Amino acid sequence: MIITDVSARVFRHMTSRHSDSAGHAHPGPEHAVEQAILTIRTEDGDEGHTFCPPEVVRPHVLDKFVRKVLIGQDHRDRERLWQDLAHWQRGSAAQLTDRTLAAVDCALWDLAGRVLGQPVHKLIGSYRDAVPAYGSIMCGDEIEGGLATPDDYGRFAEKLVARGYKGIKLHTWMPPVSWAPDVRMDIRACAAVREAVGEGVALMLDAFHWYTRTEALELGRGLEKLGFAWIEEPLDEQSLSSYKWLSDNLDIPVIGPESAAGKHWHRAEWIRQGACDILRTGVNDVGGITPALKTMHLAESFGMECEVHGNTAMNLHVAAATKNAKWYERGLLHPFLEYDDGFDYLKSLSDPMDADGMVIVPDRPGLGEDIDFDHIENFRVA
Ligand SMILES: O=C(O)[C@H](O)[C@@H](O)[C@@H](O)C(=O)NO
Ligand SMILES: [Mg+2]
Repeated sequence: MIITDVSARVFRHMTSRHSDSAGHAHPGPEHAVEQAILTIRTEDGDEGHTFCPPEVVRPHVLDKFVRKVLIGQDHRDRERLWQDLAHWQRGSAAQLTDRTLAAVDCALWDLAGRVLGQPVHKLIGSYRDAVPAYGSIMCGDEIEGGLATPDDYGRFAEKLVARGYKGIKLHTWMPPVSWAPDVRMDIRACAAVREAVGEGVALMLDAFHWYTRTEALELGRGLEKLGFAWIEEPLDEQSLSSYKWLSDNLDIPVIGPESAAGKHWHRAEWIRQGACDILRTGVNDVGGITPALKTMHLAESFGMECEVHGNTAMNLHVAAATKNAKWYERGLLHPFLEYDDGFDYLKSLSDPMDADGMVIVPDRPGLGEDIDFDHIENFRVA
């Protein structure tokens, strides 16, 4: 039970996903990228793992913070270890981020599941073994036949419905696309998707994150006419009062915050200030499964849904263990990418989806990621 080692291995894997200058993903030529696997090991030889960007678990962070908190501790004490690590953030010169807390917390949950032979959502106390997915489409681009026009979005949405998705979220055009952002083009893309899929499919928009209040109001009113389920991140989430203003002036539910710092504490303030109608959490956004569950339960106490940001096993287990998440965000998707191909360092998908749009939580222990350790060793770089 006692933690004796914390290590990170960096390895290469192939992907056709590229990040633009704003950090949004788009398809491109297949290329090698580096990924880290964080491993927490106990005196009994048990191990828990999670994947994260290498910089999140770089030697300085593991030496200066993570090992100081974890080594010699009972791995089962996840709440105390999370609190202790979180308290190191204030004096860390911004070097200990919520992403590191998330990686450590997820590896501890994976460890507990592997020791007990149970999936994480069953350890938490599960609500369901399958979660409805919405297809989360990548940001728009200027690629011919990709996501360059409203009709491109409409055609792709038809394919997603044929695949089984019962919900679709658009991310529309943002810089560095030359003419973006453009509210009217956003509305045209949303109208093309509604036209393509009909009334029975839930639609959501995750917009350019830095519109003004009046632009966001125009966008939200356009979505109301199209029967969209929510509007997401049209304003800078650092301005809580702007979201309160928008929520007060729109009928369509406003969801958030996704990217704002402050974990569940700040999300409590969004509820208290009336800045959103649907709350949002995400394992990477709030610092782990442990605080993501706190956020889910916070929202439930106010009669609110809380939607989980992002794909991967860690977010799937949070959605499976809670009643007030309506969806699992499966993506990001693009006409030129085959999401179901997965990753070359996993032997199978962590979020397989059936023809009815239901993501089945793998029955494997821990986070349930089917890790190809041979790949990690064969392509290890550090
Ligand atoms: O801003 C991004 O990187 C993407 O929009 C990403 O976070 C996407 O997963 C999202 O916002 N989902 O809601
Ligand atoms: Mg979003």
